[in-house]
Amino acid sequence: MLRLAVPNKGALTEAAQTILKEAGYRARTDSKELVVVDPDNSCELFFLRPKDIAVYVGEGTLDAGITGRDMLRDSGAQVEEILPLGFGRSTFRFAADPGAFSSVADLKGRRIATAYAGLLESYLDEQDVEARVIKLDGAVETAVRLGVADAVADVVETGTTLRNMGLEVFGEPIARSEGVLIKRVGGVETQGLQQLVRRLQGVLVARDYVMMDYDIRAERIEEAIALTPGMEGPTVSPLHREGWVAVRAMVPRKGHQQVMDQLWEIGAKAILVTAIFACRL
Ligand SMILES: Nc1ncnc2c1ncn2[C@@H]1O[C@H](COP(=O)(O)OP(=O)(O)OP(=O)(O)O)[C@@H](O)[C@H]1O
Ligand SMILES: O=P(O)(O)OC[C@H]1O[C@H](OP(=O)(O)OP(=O)(O)O)[C@H](O)[C@@H]1O
Ligand SMILES: [Mg+2]
Repeated sequence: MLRLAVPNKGALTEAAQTILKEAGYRARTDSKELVVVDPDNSCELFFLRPKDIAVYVGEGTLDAGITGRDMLRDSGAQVEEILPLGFGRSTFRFAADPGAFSSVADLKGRRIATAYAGLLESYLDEQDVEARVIKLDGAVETAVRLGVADAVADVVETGTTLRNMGLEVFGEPIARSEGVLIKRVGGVETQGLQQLVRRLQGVLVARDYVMMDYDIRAERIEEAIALTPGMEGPTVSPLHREGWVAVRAMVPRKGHQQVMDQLWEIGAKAILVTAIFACRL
């Protein structure tokens, strides 16, 4: 039985549940449910706070989990990333009143508020900057206005929260994060976990690619294949109309309209694009 930790609150929750559902696992029907048993997939889903997930997985209590890369680094738990999941992207940055500081070196001896003390302290160590870390739980951006800190180190996605508090980022990003699948360092990859990874990879590919079909004159096939090389190579089948072939290939979703334009330029006809619902490569 695969025991998997899933965020029960916060920015990763919806996307984590969606990707698991698309990968064929049972979704929870009530946000108050903390454990869901999925007998069809020999899996138990534990809904936990995103910050605690690395701890449970690191202790070996659960086989794998979905959390943010920043949270796993903050935890210091013995966990490693197996698969980046492409959602919940954010950066972790310093911010303060405009013009107050320009780099991490300026923070020597200052107070920095954060909800990610582990991540911040290891960065300050790396940069050889001694500062006082003020540990807060959330809404960290308010700490400067209330005089509790001189700067903050916090998650930034759109920057709206910072702007609303009149703060500006400075210095290099401390970390770049996204949702990731994690397991314990040295933990065994059971069959259940390998299956989960393959299924999630399939969902990610299905999201990033489309299926493209078109007809083209046989003498232009090499040019067409250069535009749509597919995975192992496109499927090319004869058409009833002599001198023409039908081509089918997976194409990156991003830029597929440009590929259609280029195919049209070399004489392709009946160019069809369809979404991929699921795949296993
Ligand atoms: N606005 C956002 N957009 C994208 N990702 C975000 C955003 N805020 C947080 N994250 C990411 O989501 C993960 C979980 O953070 P989140 O803020 O949801 O957890 P939390 O602070 O423990 O929960 P809560 O905010 O509900 O108390 C982190 O990896 C973080 O980088
Ligand atoms: O750059 P933005 O798009 O504004 O997003 C970043 C904000 O989102 C998160 O807050 P959350 O809603 O999780 O509240 P919290 O600070 O209480 O954790 C994060 O801690 C930032 O405050
Ligand atoms: Mg938060």
